[in-house]
Amino acid sequence: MIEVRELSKRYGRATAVDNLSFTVRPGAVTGFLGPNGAGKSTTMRIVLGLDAPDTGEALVGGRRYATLRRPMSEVGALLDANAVHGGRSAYDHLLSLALTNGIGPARVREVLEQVGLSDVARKRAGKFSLGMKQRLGLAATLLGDPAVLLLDEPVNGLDPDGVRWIRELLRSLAADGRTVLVSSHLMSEMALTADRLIVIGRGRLIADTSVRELEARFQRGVFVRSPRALELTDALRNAGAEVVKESDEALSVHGMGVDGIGEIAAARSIPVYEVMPRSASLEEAYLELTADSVDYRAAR
Ligand SMILES: Nc1ncnc2c1ncn2[C@@H]1O[C@H](COP(=O)(O)OP(=O)(O)OP(=O)(O)O)[C@@H](O)[C@H]1O
Repeated sequence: MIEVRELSKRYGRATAVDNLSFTVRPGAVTGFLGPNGAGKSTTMRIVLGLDAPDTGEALVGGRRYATLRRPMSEVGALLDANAVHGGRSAYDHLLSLALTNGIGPARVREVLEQVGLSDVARKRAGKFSLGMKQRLGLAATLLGDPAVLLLDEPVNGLDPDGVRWIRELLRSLAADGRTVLVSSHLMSEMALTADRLIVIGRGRLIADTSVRELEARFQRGVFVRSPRALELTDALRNAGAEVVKESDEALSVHGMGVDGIGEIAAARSIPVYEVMPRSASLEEAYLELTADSVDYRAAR
């Protein structure tokens, strides 16, 4: 579990994180979203004890990072995939990390296998593509078999196969009961990977929600098609729904879900050909949520 409580951080006159509170629970992938400069990296650095907050605190498993006895076995973090010693082989890079944390070489081979780098383990990491460096960074993250994982933009630089692989890896790590926090500025990616979403803008919390709740919140009514649309309109209105006629057969219904519409139609034996909830895509929902928090926007 990760707990962020009333966290604030300024750099000079810029407020990076502004009284931010949220909890990331185990057993789910939680997407950490926000436009550029929203404060995601700063928050992650504070959770990892790499930066000190001005006020508030961040706890991992109920404790501050600095007080964890075996940090690598409790938290795995991938902040910058390029942070490897280019002259070392992938194996040596991981081995040096492992040995300084009381982890043996067998585990190094295991994580290399897990991220698909076994065949290039003896190659210099400096020669790796960004995608391979991301895999190596993930291997380092997994070395201590930690219960909490924090990953900053892990799909950057990965090809579609790599993106799918990382998505499945994160989901399986969460299914094992781990706490997984993944930052991204791509809602489309998070919609496929995450169960929960924490959205921030200008350092403040905008939404702390499940993907499903967000979809429901941005629902745009229900599309209904029936050959007896007029009759159905009366029945739905009598039951309190708002109904807009779209064509002779098609209606847009607001204030009532698909179940209610189905029951009313069935009770009157009105045939219905289509009943479809219309929601904004999560991408649209995200843009709407963060519209006031974007610093730089292209003219339209
Ligand atoms: N070390 C620093 N010194 C000065 N300002 C900083 C520093 N780190 C972050 N900032 C500022 O704090 C704000 C939040 O930055 P942060 O990198 O945390 O955002 P982010 O959500 O991770 O953005 P991105 O998606 O662009 O990586 C920005 O305005 C940034 O310029």
